[in-house]
Amino acid sequence: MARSSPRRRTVLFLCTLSLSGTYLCYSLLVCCGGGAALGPAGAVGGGSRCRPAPSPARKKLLQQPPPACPGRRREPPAVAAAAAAGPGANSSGPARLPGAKRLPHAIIVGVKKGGTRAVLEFIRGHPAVRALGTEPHFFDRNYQRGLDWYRSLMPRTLETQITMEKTPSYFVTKEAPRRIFNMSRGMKLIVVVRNPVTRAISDYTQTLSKKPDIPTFEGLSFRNRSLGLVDTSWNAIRIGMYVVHLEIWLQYFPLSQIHFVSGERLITDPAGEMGKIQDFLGIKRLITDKHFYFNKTKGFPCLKKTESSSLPRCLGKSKGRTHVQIDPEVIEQLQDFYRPYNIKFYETVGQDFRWE
Ligand SMILES: Nc1ncnc2c1ncn2[C@@H]1O[C@H](COP(=O)(O)OS(=O)(=O)O)[C@@H](OP(=O)(O)O)[C@H]1O
Repeated sequence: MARSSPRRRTVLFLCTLSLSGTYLCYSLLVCCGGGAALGPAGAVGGGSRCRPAPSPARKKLLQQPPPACPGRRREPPAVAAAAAAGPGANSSGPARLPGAKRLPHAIIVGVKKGGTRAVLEFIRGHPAVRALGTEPHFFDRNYQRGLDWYRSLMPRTLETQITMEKTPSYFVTKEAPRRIFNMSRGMKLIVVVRNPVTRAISDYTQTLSKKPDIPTFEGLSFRNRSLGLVDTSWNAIRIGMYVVHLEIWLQYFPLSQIHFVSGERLITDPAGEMGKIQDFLGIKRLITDKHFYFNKTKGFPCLKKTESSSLPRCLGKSKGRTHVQIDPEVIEQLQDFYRPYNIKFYETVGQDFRWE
């Protein structure tokens, strides 16, 4: 065999080197190429995308199973594009502001007049939680605006913080469970429930305060009162048929991802209910009985201080108002109407709310 010259050997060596380099780059690209589509470690919301393993600190805070990539129904282009874009966090904007806007990790989805504002105001006092103060109504009225719009409304959060919002009408919006699932199947859902009769009266009291000319509560509640025929098409009645709405949510989310708060106990024992909510969110129990005092004038528990101020604060005038007087017989008829729904609801969620 002829011996190769030193010049040939050098050329051969350089060729081998360049081939190895190309292969190394290619391997790195194949291995990490998906990274661009992944959210930042710890971003739970932000579309039904596969997530990288959260950092240990984040894991401790959220204790949430990482969502797998679910099969999706078709979404409006804006929603689909934002979900495909991946990152739950949007750190565009002034570079110096800390944190990023992220899609929610937990949502208070209902129920109207259940005590949703109280839960939101109490939980946002926790350092690991940041919440949107207004109701975005994204999954019912504003869905066409897309996920980028929704995210842009959110407060900035650090990676270790939970983003929350509340919109009580989601609970009775048929499309909401599917839409939320499509955004994040790992979403934590909170539902504040209250005796459906008291809830209906509270709802009616609110409507009456805005439209004093509406018919009476009795008139709206029944199709035929003497026959005991309740008008289930009236929203104030329909919302309280909790189990009917819950069944749709359960087609998408397991019960372990839904936490039910007793609207009644939220008033008599706010720290107890908040303790359970913090456990559900996987955050330390920092909101305790030290945070509340009972305000005799208001007749409700209030906060000793808030997220933004060290002064005591009660909820506004529209929360905890005096209800319209209703004939006790009407109340009894409605209790009878709701009984089977309530029982089925207790059985489904495995909790007795004692509304009888
Ligand atoms: N701490 C405290 N302070 C004031 N109000 C409290 C509180 N905790 C629970 N609640 C009850 O919350 C009821 C209003 O419920 P929501 O906040 O869900 O109403 S809304 O759907 O957002 O309009 C409201 O209903 P009404 O009593 O009928 O006004 C209250 O009973």
